[in-house]
This record gives sequence, structure tokens and C-alpha cells, in this order.
Amino acid sequence: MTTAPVKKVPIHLQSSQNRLLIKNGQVVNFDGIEEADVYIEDGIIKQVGRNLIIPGGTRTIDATRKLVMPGGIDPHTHFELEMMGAKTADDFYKGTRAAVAGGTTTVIDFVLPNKGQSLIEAYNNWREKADNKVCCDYGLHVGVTWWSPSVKKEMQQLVAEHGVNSFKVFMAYKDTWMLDDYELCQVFETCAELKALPQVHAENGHIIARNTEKLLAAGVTTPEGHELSRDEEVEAEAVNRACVIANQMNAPLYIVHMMSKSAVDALRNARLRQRRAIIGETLAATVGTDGMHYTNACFRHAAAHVLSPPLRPDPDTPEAIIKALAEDDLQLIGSDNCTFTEKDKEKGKDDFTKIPNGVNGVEDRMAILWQKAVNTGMMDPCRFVAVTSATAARVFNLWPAKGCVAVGSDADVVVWDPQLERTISAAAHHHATDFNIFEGTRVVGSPQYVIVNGRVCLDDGELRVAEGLGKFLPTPANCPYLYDGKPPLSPQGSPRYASESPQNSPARVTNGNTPTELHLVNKQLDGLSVSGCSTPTGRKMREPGQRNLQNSTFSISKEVEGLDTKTSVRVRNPPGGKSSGLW
Ligand SMILES: NC(=O)NCCC(=O)O
Ligand SMILES: [Zn+2]
Repeated sequence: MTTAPVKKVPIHLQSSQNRLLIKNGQVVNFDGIEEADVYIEDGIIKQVGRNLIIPGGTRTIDATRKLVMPGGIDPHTHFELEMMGAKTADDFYKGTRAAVAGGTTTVIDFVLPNKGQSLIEAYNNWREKADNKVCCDYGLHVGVTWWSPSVKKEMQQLVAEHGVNSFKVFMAYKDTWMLDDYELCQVFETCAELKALPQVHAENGHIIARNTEKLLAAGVTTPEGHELSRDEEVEAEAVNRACVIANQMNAPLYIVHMMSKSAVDALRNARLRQRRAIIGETLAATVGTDGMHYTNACFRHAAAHVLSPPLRPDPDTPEAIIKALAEDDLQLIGSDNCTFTEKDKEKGKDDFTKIPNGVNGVEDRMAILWQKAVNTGMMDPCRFVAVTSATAARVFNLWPAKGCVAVGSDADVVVWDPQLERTISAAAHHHATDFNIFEGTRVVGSPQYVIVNGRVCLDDGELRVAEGLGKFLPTPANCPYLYDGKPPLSPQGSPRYASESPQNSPARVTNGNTPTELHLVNKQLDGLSVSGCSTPTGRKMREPGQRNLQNSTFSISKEVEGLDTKTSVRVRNPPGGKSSGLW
């Protein structure tokens, strides 16, 4: 295993401020909400409950009317990536700083080797770029952009010695990263042998290439051509093909950035027949904006929205994607943060195929989803935690250190203020670019405090990150969530196969630990008035006649104030407290 370089911890972070108590908040995990205080020491959550015995000198954060959630995990970023003749603007410092500002405390970036390049060499390059810059913990997926027996060997080494458990292939980007179906078979098969997770960028690269030739020949050069060359069907076909190949190779599959209703339909169908787990990821961009921007007369504006697969010029797509996330047709949300400066986007001024692909998202992912999904009543806070944090932890085998607020977990915690109002703007964001695809979006709900490995890095709105304080997170193979022979529960909450027992379902995977003693407190969820609950944990969809929060003046913060907490407090420690044996 590669050892991380020794980090210099800034003096102001070496202080006695290694003890922290978050008091009076509502602790939200993917499987329940409870009223509890959270005591953190030396970067680890040591106690969760009421009437805790806390040593003197501990800093206290009052989380009254706030939600205390696991820090976000963004499973899809591209920092310091060179592609299409440009380099992304956000490096590992600025990118992870933006992540922390928005409540994300772990990112998983992609090592993308050039064709013919050693995967291990590329991995080492990424470690060199990242290790001394990251402000939060990070993991790495590795791209398989070409195939040979040596690549297979390097995949084995990456799993055995370098803490990599996921490998991404591209069905698009013909002539650079794309593999053919036979190569996909071999990568998926190798992943299954190694008990790793194949990931796929699902778009049909050949169709895109042909459509592009025709569009350019017809004189279409503007950013609109980007989407025209790769419509929903082009994405959906590849999703279906990737699922078939994974099924034939008996591999699980993770489909990155699912951007369209047609692609989600293809995934939904595949999930009914697949032998192993399939995980669908969507993006903050898909939820927070749409492809109507491609026809904007301003090149800068239109080009800033170019990514692949593209945003869809269909105003109904964001809501459909949120519904799919809420109902477990999609499992998690990333950002695919891949920012380019205006100057770099200008490379495609006369030819849309030369616009570097990528958008922002790592900073705003959590607030955008909260605004569009929770504030509208389409998703409850537990599902929000699942899709922004817990599921990524479970899929990439970081659970329960990451993805939950529980005794023994890393102290990556967000104190979320559901009343905090702001308008997203490039003028205030922390990216290295001066364009934000969510510009002007008003959000109610944002982090007030962000704690990274026990350090308060967003302190009542003030960002105080430390470069290099994050560490590389090895992701072990053979993740129980994917490889214990028990695929995820169906959206209805019942096992999809008669042989499955709920006790062994991934929802209960604990890696031999007790990740959380939280239980579902439906009364509290009702109290939060997330009556549109549509989570796979069995809470019901809004009935006809029930209020539609999207069309009301409902404010989640008011509902938090109105909680009947007495009925739902779960006391772990008896009055007077109990000794935890910590001191
Ligand atoms: N998504 C995108 O447009 N840029 C990043 C590279 C990729 O993930 O395809
Ligand atoms: Zn990507």
C-alpha cells in the first residue's frame, strides 16, 4: 500500500480544539432522525446521545433547529484533469475547498491515464497532485482507457496494493478514452474477479461521431450542436448495452452521470433483471439546471453548460431525475465537477466539438438538491443523506467510517441550517472560475458548520480550510454492499430474489461494526413535513389531496421549529450520563 506523505498541520489547527460538542441538533442518518448531541474527539465521533458527560474546555456548537448530518461524499470529481487540450481550473486545493464550503467532506476523483500509459504511473501522478493539497479526505477511481494484459495486471495491483476498488470505462470519447464492447467485457470480467466495481460513461461514441460529422457538414457549429449530436436515445442505448455486458460478465455496475429520462428508464428496466447490483448516479447539474441554455445567444453562457452526456433541453427532466433519486431508481448524486475557464471554453467558439466538457457542482451539489428535492417535498432528509453521502460510502466501501453520524465514525459532520437563505453566484463561490451554472438560484438551506475529521472548517459561515489536511482514503475491494451476494432491496423495500433475506441486505451492512443505533422516527419525519417522502425505506408518497409543498408557502425551517420533540427523543445514556471510559 502506498503510504501518504507526512502532513504539516498548521499551528492554528494543532491547538487543544480537538474536542467538540454539537448540541441540541437533529441527527439525520440515511435510516432515521433522532434528537441527539454529538461529541467529537481527535477526529472521531465518540458519543451520540443525550446527557453526555463531556470534559471541560470542549468547544460547543449549538445546533438548535439545525440538522446534524454526515458530511457529503461527492463520488465524481475531476480536479487538475487535462482533457480536450485544456486543464481544469479547480485544482485539488480549490476544488476540495469549494467542496467543504458546500458541506462535502469527501471526494472521489478519477485517475484518467492516456491511452498506452501505465495505470499505476497515472495513479502515482494523481497522488502527487492531490496528497499535499486536499482540504478533505479523498479517494480515487481509475479509468481504463485502453486494454492489454498489462492493464489487467495493473488493475490487480491497484486493488491489492493501492486502495482502488473502482474502474471507469468510457463508451464515448472515440479516439481518446473509448473502449469497444469486447474490451468492456474484459474490464467488467476483471472487476468481477477482483471484486471491484466497474463504472461506465454510457453514451454511444460511434453514433456521436457520425452525428457530429453531419452537423458540422450542415454548418452547425454552436454549442447547441453538442446536445444535437448525442440525444437521450444515444445515452439510453449505451446504458442498456452496459447493463447487458455487466450481466453477462456477472459484474455489478455503476453508471456515472445519468442525465436523461430515457437513460433512467433503461436503468430501471435493467435493475429488474440484473444478477448483480447496478448503481445509477446523477449530477447536481441535472437537478439544478437544464439544456435550454445551449441555445443561449451568448457563446460564453451556452458553452459553460457543455458537459457529457449533455443537459437535456427538456424542462421536465430535473423533476423526473429528482423523482428517480427519491424512489431509488437512481441511487446517488455527484457533481462531475470539471471546471474550465472562459478562455478554455473559447477553444470551441467556431466548433462545438472543441469546447472542453465540464461544469461546476462540487460546492453547490448539496444545497441545490436540498432546494430542489427537500424543500419541494419530493425527498425527506434521510433520503437526502442517503443520496449525498451514505450510499456513496457503502458502494465504495468507506462505510461506516464515512457516511454516517455514529459512534466510531470519522468526524465528518455538517450542521445544516434549513433556514439559511442565499442566492448562488459566481461572485461568491469558491471555484477557480467566474461562471456558475446555478447562477441566480435561490436556496433555502445550507451548511452553517462543516467539520472535517474533527476540525471546524466552515465556522458559522466562515471558511477555514487547511491545504493538505485531508488524506487519501484507500477503498478496499470486495465491498459487502456489492459482493455479498445480496443485491440491493427493490424500490418497494422487498428483496428482489426469493433467496435474499432482509437481514443480510446491503441496507444492514455494517462491516462488523455498529454504525448507527438510529431508528426510523416517522413521527419526526412527518413533523418535518416531508410528506412527499418517497424513499425506499417504505415511507409513503404524497397521497392525492395532500399538500404539494412545491405549490405552497411551506418552509421546512418552520416545521423544524414546530417539532414535537418529546415523543421522538431517543435517550441513549441515562439521566446523569454514563461514563464512556474516554477519560
Ligand atoms: N462529464 C464531462 O463533461 N466532463 C468530464 C469528463 C467525463 O466525465 O466525461
Ligand atoms: Zn466525469
